[in-house]
Amino acid sequence: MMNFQQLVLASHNAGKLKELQAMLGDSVQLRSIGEFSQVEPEETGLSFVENAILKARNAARISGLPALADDSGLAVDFLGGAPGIYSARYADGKGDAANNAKLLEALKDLPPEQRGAQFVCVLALVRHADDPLPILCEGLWHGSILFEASGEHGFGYDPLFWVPERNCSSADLAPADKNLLSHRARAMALLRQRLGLA
Ligand SMILES: O=P(O)(O)OP(=O)(O)OP(=O)(O)OC[C@H]1O[C@@H](n2cnc3c(O)ncnc32)[C@H](O)[C@@H]1O
Ligand SMILES: [Mg+2]
Repeated sequence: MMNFQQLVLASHNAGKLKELQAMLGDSVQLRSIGEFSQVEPEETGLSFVENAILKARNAARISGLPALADDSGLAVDFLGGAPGIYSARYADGKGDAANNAKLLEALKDLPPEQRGAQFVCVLALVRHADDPLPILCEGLWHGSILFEASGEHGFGYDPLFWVPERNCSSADLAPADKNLLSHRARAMALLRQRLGLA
């Protein structure tokens, strides 16, 4: 069993920090990499796994602490899995609203049964920057893409993601409910088991 009282979270996304800290509870304190550096590493990997490891190593190097990274995104069936690892950059870095508008346009007039999608999350934990054996956990969340935005909670693509098990969008869910169901929640449940926190 490994015991981490403090981890640095290798993410500049406040939504992720909030969700991951809520899932970890008091057992582990997550410190944001923003406390140490405002520079975001270039996500040059071709997979969620590569990008998660790259971000975790970078944060461990900068902070001197063990680091947890989350690389995640939305894979849309009709788009062959796009935007995938490029989800944050789908509308050329113009932000969540532009990403969502571009996705709605790409799926315009597509019938409900062809709008399947899944959120993907890979968590990578490194004990130090050169850790030869990062801990990797993944989670998927299946749903579909709505025809218009709904809901005020969450971040990113949440207002467009229909959650079949709750009959609402991911942004309509109370945060505690999203944290029980989401791709991130599934990956974190596995990580907690690996760390002996479950
Ligand atoms: O790389 P860091 O600094 O962690 O922050 P980021 O926002 O760039 O994160 P990613 O590179 O992992 O890109 C994830 C993208 O997928 C979207 N995404 C991931 N998880 C999501 C969730 O739970 N709800 C909605 N959108 C999500 C999110 O909006 C981003 O556009
Ligand atoms: Mg990113």
